[in-house]
Amino acid sequence: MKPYSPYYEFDRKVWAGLRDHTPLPLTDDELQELKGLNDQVSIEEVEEIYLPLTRLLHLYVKASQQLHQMTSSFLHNEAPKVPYIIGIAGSVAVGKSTTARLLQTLLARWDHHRKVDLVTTDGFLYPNAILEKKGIMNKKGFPESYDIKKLLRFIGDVKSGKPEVKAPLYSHLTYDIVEDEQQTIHQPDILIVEGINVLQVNKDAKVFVSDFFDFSIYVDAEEHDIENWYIDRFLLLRRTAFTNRQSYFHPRFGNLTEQESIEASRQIWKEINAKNLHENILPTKRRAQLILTKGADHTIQKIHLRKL
Ligand SMILES: Nc1ncnc2c1ncn2[C@@H]1O[C@H](COP(=O)(O)OP(=O)(O)O)[C@@H](O)[C@H]1O
Ligand SMILES: CC(C)(COP(=O)(O)O)[C@@H](O)C(=O)NCCC(=O)O
Repeated sequence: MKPYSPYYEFDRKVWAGLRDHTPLPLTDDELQELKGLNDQVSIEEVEEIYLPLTRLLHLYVKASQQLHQMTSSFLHNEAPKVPYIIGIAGSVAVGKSTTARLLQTLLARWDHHRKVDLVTTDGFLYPNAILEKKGIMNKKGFPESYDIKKLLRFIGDVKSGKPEVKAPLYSHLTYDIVEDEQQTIHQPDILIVEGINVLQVNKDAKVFVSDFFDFSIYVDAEEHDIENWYIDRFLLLRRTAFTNRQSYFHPRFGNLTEQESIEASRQIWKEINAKNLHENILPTKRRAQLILTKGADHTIQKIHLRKL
């Protein structure tokens, strides 16, 4: 007999079968928009994995909105607008941003929740000047590199229905916080919060980011695949963003050969991101309500959905 698991497990084929219940077909324009998010994501992936997933999330959001209405009618209050918050966690370079943007676009197609905003926790990293002062520039992405109080304040304000809440922004080009720009959130129906740290807990804190989540997803893959994706992304940036003089990496890696770049990125992966994965990210996996496990070609091969 199989040991008890708190998750329902689906392979790709069984999960894809659930798309029969997805009523909304994709229009050509929508397909083009989705392609624009990441031209390597295939239409099969959208139809077989993401459409059933957005259908499930739609049901959860609707149920949560109904629950809020019932509470309001019990209290004889007008129902306040409370955003449904979805957290997306996983390693650096596992594909969180791609998954988050796909979900944002697809979830916004339903009438019950047209307004879907996306925030990444990169914006809550301390600026490089502070990381340098603290001597933790080589710990970017580790729990101590984030202004967690600021992140908790932000997410608490959004959840309590504040009409306008601002989030700081991070630039992968300058490798630093953008000082003079912010993202403004105006009472969305759904807020997606994506970042390596969103399911982390701290024994000294009373409140965690995930306390504000209505649903959480962990994007998972074999470590050597993630390392390869990190190196591929680094090589792509070397051909594109690193050629820009504003890029943090331009003076450091702009003149490296392809082989030297592979070695440099492998080193960063090993010394920073893989270490962070083992110490701080992987331990949060089983806190997620849904785990998406990708194969070497980025396609999702296994889906685990929490029973409770
Ligand atoms: N579903 C996908 N299909 C193909 N490539 C993908 C997919 N998801 C991510 N990638 C690629 O993998 C790399 C890491 O993805 P990204 O979304 O930037 O990860 P993260 O936000 O977790 O750091 C990028 O080069 C991205 O283009
Ligand atoms: C800013 C990040 C922690 C965020 O991770 P991501 O959103 O790319 O998954 C990461 O991209 C990073 O900068 N890590 C530090 C080591 C490095 O330069 O890769």
